[in-house]
Amino acid sequence: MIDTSIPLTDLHRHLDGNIRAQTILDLGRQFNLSLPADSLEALRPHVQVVETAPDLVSFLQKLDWGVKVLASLDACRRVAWENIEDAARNGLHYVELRFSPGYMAMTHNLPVAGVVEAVIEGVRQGCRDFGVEARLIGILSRTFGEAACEAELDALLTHRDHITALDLAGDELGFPGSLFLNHFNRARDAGWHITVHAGEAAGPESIWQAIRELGAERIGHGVKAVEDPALMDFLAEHGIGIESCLTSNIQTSTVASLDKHPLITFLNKGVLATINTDDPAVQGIDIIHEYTVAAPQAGLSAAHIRTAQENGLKIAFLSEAEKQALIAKVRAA
Ligand SMILES: O=c1[nH]cnc2c1ncn2[C@@H]1O[C@H](CO)[C@@H](O)[C@H]1O
Ligand SMILES: [Zn+2]
Repeated sequence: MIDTSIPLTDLHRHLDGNIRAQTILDLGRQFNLSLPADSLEALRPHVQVVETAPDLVSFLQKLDWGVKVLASLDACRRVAWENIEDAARNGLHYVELRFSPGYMAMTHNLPVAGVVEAVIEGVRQGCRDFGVEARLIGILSRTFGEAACEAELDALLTHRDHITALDLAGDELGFPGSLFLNHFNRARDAGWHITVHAGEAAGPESIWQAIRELGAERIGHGVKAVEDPALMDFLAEHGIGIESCLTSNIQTSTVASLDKHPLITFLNKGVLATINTDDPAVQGIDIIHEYTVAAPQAGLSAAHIRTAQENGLKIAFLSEAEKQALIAKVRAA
């Protein structure tokens, strides 16, 4: 169900939600940290979702062990590099990796701008080693409040030329987008693209807010848009992309089951919706699973899936010339 003759993209993947269990174990040993288990099998349930979480915030706790072992900038560089290796192994031609440097720096008090630099370096080296094309999206972790997000933004802006876009993630219900107007004004002034996690835990008003007040050109998840016909029309008319993450939405209890997922409705209404992973290591899935198992279970036909794959390149944060170059590269391979 994946067309290998056109670019395969993943536009919504948290680098810090995709830290391998084996790497958590390795780094725990390297830094002599106490982990909840010392074998891969015993550690897995602590770092991977084994059953549906009751809500988003409970799901997000599963990411914590991954960042707790980031005790040095080298460790950050390593997980960034491994993210590109994972992308290459999955046959991805292009990946947008998002990360929250404040969240990654938090446990061991790492310099936040240093984390940004380490991630940039790890990704750059990975792209050289594996021939994958990648861009970086900075995340403000709303869960830690406005001031922490400001420090996070400052660190990201230190390396503004290596960052493509800004995102807002974390606890959507507890920390609405309206708290972050200044942050996103600064991001747009820096010339960054904007994508926002919205309409995942909160309703369609959160998506309207992200578009109108934060300047979102794309929406992460956007599940609740289906509740608002005017919003659906607006998304289609203005080419606002939707980054769907099927398995993630089940695991966070955002959607009850795949056959109720709105992705098919987005595609039928002409919304530029895409198939992405979110936090693959935490979810125990990869992009191949999302295309070949989850998407058919969500009712998508082969034609829907192909449209979603094409939409990935359409809404990618790349210039027209970069998109054409990627198409040519895949065709020639
Ligand atoms: O599915 C999600 N919805 C909302 N926020 C998320 C999701 N997955 C990860 N994060 C958040 O992104 C940052 C790390 O990149 C963290 O703030 C984490 O809680
Ligand atoms: Zn996400």
